Amino acid sequence: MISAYTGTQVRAAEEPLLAAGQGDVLMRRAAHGLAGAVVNELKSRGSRLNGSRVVVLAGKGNNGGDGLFAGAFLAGRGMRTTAVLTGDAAHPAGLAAFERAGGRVQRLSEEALPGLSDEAARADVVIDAVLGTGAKGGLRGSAADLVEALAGAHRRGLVVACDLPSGVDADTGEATEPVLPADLTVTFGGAKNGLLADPGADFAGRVVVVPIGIEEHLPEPSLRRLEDADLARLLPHPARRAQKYSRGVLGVVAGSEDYPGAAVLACRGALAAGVGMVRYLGPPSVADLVRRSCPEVVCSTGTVSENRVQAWLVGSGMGPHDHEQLTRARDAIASDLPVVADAGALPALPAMLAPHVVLTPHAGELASLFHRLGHGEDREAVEAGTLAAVRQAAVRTGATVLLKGATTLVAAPWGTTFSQADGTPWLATAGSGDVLAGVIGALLAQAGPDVGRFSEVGIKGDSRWAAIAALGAALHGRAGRAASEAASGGPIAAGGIADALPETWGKVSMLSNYEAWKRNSHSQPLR
Ligand SMILES: NC(=O)C1=CN([C@@H]2O[C@H](COP(=O)(O)OP(=O)(O)OC[C@H]3O[C@@H](n4cnc5c(N)ncnc54)[C@H](O)[C@@H]3O)[C@@H](O)[C@H]2O)[C@@H](O)CC1
Ligand SMILES: Nc1ncnc2c1ncn2[C@@H]1O[C@H](COP(=O)(O)OP(=O)(O)O)[C@@H](O)[C@H]1O
Ligand SMILES: [K+]
Repeated sequence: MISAYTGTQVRAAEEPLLAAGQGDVLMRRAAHGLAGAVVNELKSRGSRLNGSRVVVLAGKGNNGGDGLFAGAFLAGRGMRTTAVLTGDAAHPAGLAAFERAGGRVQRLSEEALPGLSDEAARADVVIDAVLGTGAKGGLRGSAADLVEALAGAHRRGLVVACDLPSGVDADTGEATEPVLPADLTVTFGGAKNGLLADPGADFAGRVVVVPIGIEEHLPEPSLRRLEDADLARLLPHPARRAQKYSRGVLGVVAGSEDYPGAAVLACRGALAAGVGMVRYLGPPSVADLVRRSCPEVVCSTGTVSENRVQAWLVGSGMGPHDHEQLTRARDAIASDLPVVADAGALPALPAMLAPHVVLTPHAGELASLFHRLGHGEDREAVEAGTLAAVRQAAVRTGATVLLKGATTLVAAPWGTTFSQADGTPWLATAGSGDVLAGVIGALLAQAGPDVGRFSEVGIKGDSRWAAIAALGAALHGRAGRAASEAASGGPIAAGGIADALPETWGKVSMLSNYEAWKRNSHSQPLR
């Protein structure tokens, strides 16, 4: 699990060490980690260190101090280092260490700007150490002009952000441009929220966390990301004496005369994600298509209450005039069973929901939801602050809310939030969201009363609904990536995501099978 924190949480964790006079030690650890990450990255790219050119953009605070100390370490490795001081001052000890190591110091001014931006554009490495967790707003003045010129420059070497890209808000992921997009962000003590939420994540590149000794003082994370080992623990496994009903039945209320394919794709997503059975409810013509495309699905008639299931999927491919389907969707939401409510069901929600209802809007659908709640946010506002938006939606609806995108965020009403970025931009294809709804529906149907596997990874109580949705997003993203890789990195169609899902699941669960094998390895094989 990757844990992320707000800037305030990290600064509070630093406090006891700062009070004990350990500030310099923390900064040296951070700078050492930053320099080491630069060296490793250059080596992995086959670039030589000796004689290569490094430009450190150093602000006047501690973030600039980290950059200057890192520059000193790199100068010690034979790299030609220049520090561009962007403010009217610089971290005194950092600057002294940098100069002692033989670094060259330039002050940024309007006159010097063209020459310095040219130099930075031609450097092998640029370290962005202008603003860190102490920033208020974005870059200003000539620092902003320099970064703007550099961001648009033709040739740039490796860009490494110190703690976070300057201009990205550590707490929210909001970005005040210009921001220099980094290839690598080296962040200290713990990841920052802003690196794991769009648009901040767009600028962060690969994120490396450097421990600096404050970790034991960190509180509960503000944001979490499930990794391989967590996914392996959270995936359900059928018991030896399982039968289809005990494994979970998902009821699917999706599709319409206009969008019959959505029903098929939702069912395919569910069938690929381990459910015992899928029951489909919808118009006869759509049911016919579902039967022909997925003979495994049982098509039923009647009302929601007449069909026994463990979870419902409602809304994919439904419009505002599909009255019969919308009635079923509302009944499912009122049923007390776990529900994933997608697309066409979102405009038909009751005012107050519960966390076992998982809403799956994209940014446009979330903006419409806010409008209906009397909150005038448009799509751009949601996209500019995805973390705040998803959390607010969860608070206002009482539901678990999954906001789709390049980074998918899932929030519970009390603030527990997951961020998954397992996919590929090829997932942005029609029907991809229907498959995701199917996958999450299948996982909800298999959830059962067992909360043990969730508490094993530190997820308590009703936060498991958010974890299940995050698990679904992770599987969907990875399956999409696997499907594209199988096509040598080429495009995928939505059905291909469902086709790739069982193998993705198998690879993830191999980890936990191995653990189980280790536990049972004392038993004798039968002869
Ligand atoms: N507290 C510590 O001892 C440690 C801090 N660390 C580093 O210190 C950073 C935080 O340092 P600071 O609190 O000094 O803050 P920053 O270095 O993020 O920047 C704050 C400085 O820039 C000015 N400033 C704020 N917003 C600005 C803007 N929009 N435009 C121009 N100037 C602006 C402030 O007046 C202040 O002088 C972290 O991100 C991390 O890199 C690490 O070295 C680890 C230890
Ligand atoms: N740029 C991207 N990178 C990775 N995943 C993406 C990107 N854009 C969209 N996705 C994912 O693709 C899916 C698209 O869902 P959605 O917008 O509902 O599509 P549709 O309505 O056409 O089915 C979501 O799971 C989303 O997270
Ligand atoms: K920075």
